[in-house]
Amino acid sequence: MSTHGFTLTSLERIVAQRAASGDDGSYTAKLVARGTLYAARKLGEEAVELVVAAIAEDEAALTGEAADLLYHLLVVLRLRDVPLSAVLAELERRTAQTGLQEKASRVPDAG
Ligand SMILES: N=c1c2ncn([C@@H]3O[C@H](COP(=O)(O)OP(=O)(O)OP(=O)(O)O)[C@@H](O)[C@H]3O)c2ncn1[C@@H]1O[C@H](COP(=O)(O)O)[C@@H](O)[C@H]1O
Repeated sequence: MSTHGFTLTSLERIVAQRAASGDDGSYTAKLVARGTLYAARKLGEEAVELVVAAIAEDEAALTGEAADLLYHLLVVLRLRDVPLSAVLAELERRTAQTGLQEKASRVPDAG
């Protein structure tokens, strides 16, 4: 496996550039032009496809669907002006406690 230092931050940069390009040949630009509702719906579809691949125990499909999901997540974050660094900072903050401790610290749902 070779990633040559490619990270989600690298992809975030590409997504930002393509989103701003208005290029007819860019899927990212097309997605962004259709707005958050459409892009978020695509993200949901990709999540469902990932769940199907996970249940099917098909590692190749799961890898592809995970890539689709992460790409679409970055597009939605871009549309809502949430930098990946904010998500990573939140994940880093959570490393201070276990998942169950974090769950217990959440404000309970009203009603
Ligand atoms: N990582 C991705 C990536 N992953 C998935 N996809 C696209 O996401 C789409 C999802 O497929 P679907 O079948 O669900 O959707 P679709 O039927 O093609 O689209 P709709 O007509 O339903 O909207 C496909 O068109 C994929 O090509 C991606 N498109 C772009 N990237 C990255 O973004 C970069 C810039 O891409 P452009 O913006 O197209 O230049 C690329 O070089 C890649 O690095």
